[in-house]
Amino acid sequence: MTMAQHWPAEGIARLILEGFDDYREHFRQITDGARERFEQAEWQATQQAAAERIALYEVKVGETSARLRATYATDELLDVQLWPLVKSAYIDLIDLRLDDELSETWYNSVFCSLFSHDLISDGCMFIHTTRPSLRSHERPPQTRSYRPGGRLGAALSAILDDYRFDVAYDDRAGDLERLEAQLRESLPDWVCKDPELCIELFAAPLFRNKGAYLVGRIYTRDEQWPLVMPLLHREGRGIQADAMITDEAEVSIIFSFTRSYFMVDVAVPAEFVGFLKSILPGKHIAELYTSIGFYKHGKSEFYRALINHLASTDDRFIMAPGVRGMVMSVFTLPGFNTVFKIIKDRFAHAKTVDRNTVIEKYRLVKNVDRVGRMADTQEFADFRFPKSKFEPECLAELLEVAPSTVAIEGDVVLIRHCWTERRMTPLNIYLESASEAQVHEALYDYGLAIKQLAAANIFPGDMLLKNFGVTRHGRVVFYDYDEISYLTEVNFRVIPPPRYEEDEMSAEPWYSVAPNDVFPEEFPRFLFADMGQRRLFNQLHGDLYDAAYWKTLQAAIRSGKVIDVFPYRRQERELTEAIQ
Ligand SMILES: Nc1ncnc2c1ncn2[C@@H]1O[C@H](COP(=O)(O)OP(=O)(O)OP(=O)(O)O)[C@@H](O)[C@H]1O
Repeated sequence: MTMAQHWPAEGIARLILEGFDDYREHFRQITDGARERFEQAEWQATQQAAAERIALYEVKVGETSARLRATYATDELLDVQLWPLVKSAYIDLIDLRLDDELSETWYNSVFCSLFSHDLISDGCMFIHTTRPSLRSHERPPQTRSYRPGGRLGAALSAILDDYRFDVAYDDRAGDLERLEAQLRESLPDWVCKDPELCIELFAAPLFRNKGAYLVGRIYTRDEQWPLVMPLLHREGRGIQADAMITDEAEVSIIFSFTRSYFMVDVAVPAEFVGFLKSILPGKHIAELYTSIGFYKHGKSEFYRALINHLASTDDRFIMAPGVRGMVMSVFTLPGFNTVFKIIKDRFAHAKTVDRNTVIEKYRLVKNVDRVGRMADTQEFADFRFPKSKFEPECLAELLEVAPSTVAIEGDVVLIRHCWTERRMTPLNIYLESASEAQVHEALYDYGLAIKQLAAANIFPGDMLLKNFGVTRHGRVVFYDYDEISYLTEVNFRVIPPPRYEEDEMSAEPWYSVAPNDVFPEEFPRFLFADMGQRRLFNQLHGDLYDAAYWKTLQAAIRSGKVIDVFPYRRQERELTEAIQ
């Protein structure tokens, strides 16, 4: 008997890949349904599909591991010596695939679900990829090109003809006029007239919430601009081509880590990500994979970038600047745009949540529409970093507040569980050194964030300034999830009038307060110590102090309305898709 026959490496590799095919097939089915959901305006189903597609990965990894366990004897399957052979058999199987890089991540997930994370090594799995780097040049990407030759209107008209849906455009002529005007306003005149000007759009639209987005670029011989054209389905009216977005920052915000993942039919993910990267060079490919639903692969790419950063720089972990959390301990690398969040062993007295609830709330945020106002997180188990990569004070603090999560193993620090999240400037710190105009803008956006979260049925619970961050694009985003709840679970109340004069003097409330009760009238005092900021916020968003404001939103949500928050500036109805 030869070694190859004796060892079941090839069979295991095949089973892992069959599991991947099954996952990909289901992923495709959910994704392909996006067009019809958009055309039928099935917004509840759209939200369910998004959550289902996120959950799909773990479900299918679980099924694949179960199948492996059922097929092979445990001592055979869990013989770590075997796995380098499994890996090489797997490489042979994936070489010709169009999604080979994703299949490596899949293999890693299955490996980690079978083994404890202690056995992670490049010999047994794909810590480093064996794939060539992005191969966008190998085949022409699946795009459509338009050459206006000075006639922008005609090119836009051809675009709307090519991207058609079961539902007609509501006001095609009006849309074309507006889009052309927007384009002429945002691009220099000579560009609009350039006979070589080309508009290139990815052939499939990207669907998310109530929108379909055409994504591509506009370029001349020397210059290029990203281009996003959001198409909205206005129920009862039809499709509206809403805008031409060519500003790189605005396009970047559309692909933000604070949004749900797009549904888009891509045959070759690396190619599509390569195309996006050419439009948005500032975005890391980890984020781009994540933005189209391949968040596990995004995690792999993130991890590779992280170990590469640690290996090639002297950067060391420090505690994140700002007020220390009562529940979470947060650390960061100054040169790497990410925070690492771990759950403390003991919470401050003011907190009533427990560890499992915290985990549940973070997972909830991953599954809901984050409406551009909550940061996405990636959950990691068993990170290992060299001890020398920690500033001693940082390591001492982590060991003190979370000894069950952080442990020293010789020269290595083991982090048993953590979330990573984009680093922002905590809003309280931002305001300390902001100009008057910046304070105005940040407080306006802070109130807008609270309103948009509420419209998406999220109540942050703890709305203090320190729980929000400011992104590099100046957007205010919420990041402290341990007290969030669905808006519809909160009981908004008006403070009852005092019965006697003594009531008013009393330090204790004269009325009973249930755990879910919230009194919006109290917000100004809670949120702002600075009187100037308190007054300003009152002018900008005073309606948030009124229980009736919140109850109206609750009623709309309870009646089944799904509210979309636009990821870009609009001329009409800036805030949210109105509650129709
Ligand atoms: N994404 C981030 N970017 C920058 N700093 C962050 C980020 N997330 C958290 N921090 C910093 O870490 C601190 C604690 O984080 P977080 O608010 O998530 O913890 P917490 O324990 O839930 O807080 P709280 O005590 O308000 O409940 C924040 O106040 C902020 O200073």
